[in-house]
Amino acid sequence: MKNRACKLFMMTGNSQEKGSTKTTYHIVVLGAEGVGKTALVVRYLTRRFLSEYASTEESTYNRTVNVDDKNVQIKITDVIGKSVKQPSYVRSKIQKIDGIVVVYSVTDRRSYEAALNLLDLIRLHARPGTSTPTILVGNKVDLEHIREVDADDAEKDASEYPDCFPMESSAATLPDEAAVIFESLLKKLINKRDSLKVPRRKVSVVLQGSPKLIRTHIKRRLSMFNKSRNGTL
Ligand SMILES: Nc1nc2c(ncn2[C@@H]2O[C@H](COP(=O)(O)OP(=O)(O)OP(=O)(O)O)[C@@H](O)[C@H]2O)c(=O)[nH]1
Repeated sequence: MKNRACKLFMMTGNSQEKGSTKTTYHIVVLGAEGVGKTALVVRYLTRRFLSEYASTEESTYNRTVNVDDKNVQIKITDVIGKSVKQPSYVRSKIQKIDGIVVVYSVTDRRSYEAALNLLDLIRLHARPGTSTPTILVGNKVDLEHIREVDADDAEKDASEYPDCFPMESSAATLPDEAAVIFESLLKKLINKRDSLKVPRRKVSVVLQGSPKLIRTHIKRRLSMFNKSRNGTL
């Protein structure tokens, strides 16, 4: 299990805070092995950077976070890099998900290609006419001297995918970047959910009672309607 102590700390966090909404935003973090997925999630949730993680299985963290002065429930699933090589596994992870973070290391071209493959899979499995907001994150920018992936290339490639936005970060040296990434995504998810809220139509008459009573009621209304129509002819 990825850093068991850290996981326990995060899972017992402040998920019961007062004033939180009931809506939960579920985010999944995907990417090749060793790109810094856990480091980014841990940085966001605890502001700490732990240089070593023992990773053998995925972890899910439930927390309440504050975005734009609103408390929102989030659930972050940190998937281990080995598993993302299996398309069926990835497909199962991206179903019923609100947002996705796809991470690669700017020092590792292969991890970038793996990230683009993941974006292909996400696009392929999206329901027709829908897309899941996704952030493509180039991590480890502190290792600029061994960079293999250009920020411009990532920006251009990300624009080929629906609802996909590129960002760069260093979980190691830029403590605020992880928060910027997750909060940008959460803002998109909140806006998306708000825009989908359709006001309920008012039902003007509610018929109650036995079927016989309802039939009588409808007949009476119909005869009243016919009378008023005939009266106007
Ligand atoms: N220099 C540097 N190292 C980083 C950064 N982020 C993570 N690391 C290191 O990269 C290694 C892998 O980090 P993880 O967070 O375990 O990577 P992961 O993507 O979760 O890996 P898997 O669980 O194997 O999929 C660790 O040694 C981290 O300390 C970063 O921004 N800069």
